[in-house]
Amino acid sequence: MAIIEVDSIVKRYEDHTAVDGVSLHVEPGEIFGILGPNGAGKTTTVESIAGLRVPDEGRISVAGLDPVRQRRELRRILGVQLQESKLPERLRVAEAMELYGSFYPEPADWRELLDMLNLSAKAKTAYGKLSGGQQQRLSIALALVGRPRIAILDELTTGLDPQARRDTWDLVERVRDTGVTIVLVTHFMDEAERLCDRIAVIDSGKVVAIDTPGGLTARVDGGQRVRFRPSAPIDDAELLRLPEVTDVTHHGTQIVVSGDGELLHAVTSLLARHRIVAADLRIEQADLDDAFVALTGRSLRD
Ligand SMILES: Nc1ncnc2c1ncn2[C@@H]1O[C@H](COP(=O)(O)OP(=O)(O)OP(=O)(O)O)[C@@H](O)[C@H]1O
Repeated sequence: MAIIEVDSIVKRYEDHTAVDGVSLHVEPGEIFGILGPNGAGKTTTVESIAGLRVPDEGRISVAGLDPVRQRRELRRILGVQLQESKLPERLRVAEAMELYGSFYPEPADWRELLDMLNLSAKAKTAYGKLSGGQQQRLSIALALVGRPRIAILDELTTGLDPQARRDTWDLVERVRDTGVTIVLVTHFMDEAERLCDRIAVIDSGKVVAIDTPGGLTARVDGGQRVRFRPSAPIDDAELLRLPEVTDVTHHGTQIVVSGDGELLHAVTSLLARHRIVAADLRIEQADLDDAFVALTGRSLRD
């Protein structure tokens, strides 16, 4: 049974409809991604789940609780790491952990949490003296100090360098392995692809698809590409007659064959029949950005 149920929520800011009928269900123990461009309505959606914003229409249930009417009960089971949450500059790491822990009846051992987040050496350091990555890790620690069943993480790797991003991803996976359900808001495809079990793609306040990363990329027509240099010329028309092939393009001496299904097998079998050797052969799969283009008509990178 779903642990989070969002049914047809609508949120308007004056005359602008930021969230326009979003529905999604999150299963216990999964990392559920909410992926979309800036301004798509991701933060409004997750802050509604956390009871921090009140939708104008629709219904939300989190572990059977109404986030608005039962916000106090919800706070005991939900940890939130909000976009760009800032702490007072002089507050020390250990003090922040003590303070946040004091909000909960049975807080986690914050020393263990700092250890898990690789922040033990910084326990006495003031928030303002931490690096961006350390501040992000602390915000995750604070989201977890109440031993939540569900954690909402909003844009948690924005502004981090590549190594800090990868470390944060490892950490999110470790948190999930402890049984916490995670809702991850991101506009990074690589992050969504790497971490999420399922992803809701949101654009202009609407869900355009919910699927696994593989399921989303499989929706792209011609989602596979085989790239090679043939040892002898090959007739495009013959390649295009293969049912798996949707397109053939030439780039200098290189041929790129796009298609679906058992594309590699079909192409290499044809080459073998003509005794043509494929040098520098590479296989490329559609990624989430291709899926986003297929779903919305534009790139998330723009
Ligand atoms: N409090 C508010 N008052 C007025 N407009 C708002 C408010 N909060 C958000 N919006 C607008 O609603 C839309 C959706 O915002 P939201 O923050 O939910 O999107 P988002 O997908 O999280 O984007 P981002 O990644 O930029 O935060 C945007 O156009 C935003 O400008």
